[in-house]
Amino acid sequence: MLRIQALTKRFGDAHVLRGVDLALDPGRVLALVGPNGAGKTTLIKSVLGLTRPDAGEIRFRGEIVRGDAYRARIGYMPQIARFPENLTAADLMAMLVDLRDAAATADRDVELVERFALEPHLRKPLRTLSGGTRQKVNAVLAFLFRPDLLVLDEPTAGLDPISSGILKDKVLAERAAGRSVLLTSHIMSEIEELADDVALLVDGRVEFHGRVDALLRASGQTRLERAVAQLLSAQSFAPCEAAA
Ligand SMILES: Nc1ncnc2c1ncn2[C@@H]1O[C@H](COP(=O)(O)OP(=O)(O)OP(=O)(O)O)[C@@H](O)[C@H]1O
Repeated sequence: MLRIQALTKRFGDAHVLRGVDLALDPGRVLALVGPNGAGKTTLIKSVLGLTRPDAGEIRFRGEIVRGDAYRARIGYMPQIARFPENLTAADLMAMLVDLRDAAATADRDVELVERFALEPHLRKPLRTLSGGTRQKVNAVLAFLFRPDLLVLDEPTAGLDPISSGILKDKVLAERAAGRSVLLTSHIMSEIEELADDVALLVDGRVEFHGRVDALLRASGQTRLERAVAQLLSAQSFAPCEAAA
């Protein structure tokens, strides 16, 4: 579904991505973890075409990404949703539908509107909604067109425990339906629940990429939080493993 090779990105003197290789297959969830500033959001934005890498290759469904068309097959939930404040969620959904061709939008997934009980909020200006409710709107938009790939940047941040559970159930349902999910999170228990594979990004380099259970085994730990902390504090990292 997604293949990233030798991806490099600098912002001025800062070398933010230093030759990143990653792969994500259909029906799998890959969690991108790493310290603040490691380059996770920059990597995600590169996949989405929102940041232009300096070198390297990103392939989506076998094709090198170029132009905008491929993004119609990707659902994105950004870390912080910036909405046109005077619009309502209903306006925003209608605009997104208008921007797409009719065939692609006929089969919409609005399950989360019901699960999150968002109906009463759909016609209020987005600026009047609470942070968590805006985050739920954000989630609805990401899943709306049944994308092949979901890119979720800290998706449960700001959600209450019940809503967070609803979103996690949705991610698992999409995985079961054969979709791929690339997510970032600093909550290791959440990654244990959701992810098949984990990629540890440190200072723009992938220091581990493999199955969550392989990382636990290699570290001798039972919890991912401990395993990642152990890797981060080690002088030398374990060699990268191919995802299964
Ligand atoms: N547009 C930009 N211009 C200059 N520097 C940037 C830009 N975007 C990101 N950076 C820098 O790139 C580095 C990586 O940032 P990025 O947001 O990708 O990290 P992250 O791993 O997502 O961090 P966090 O866990 O805190 O969200 C940081 O040092 C950041 O300051």
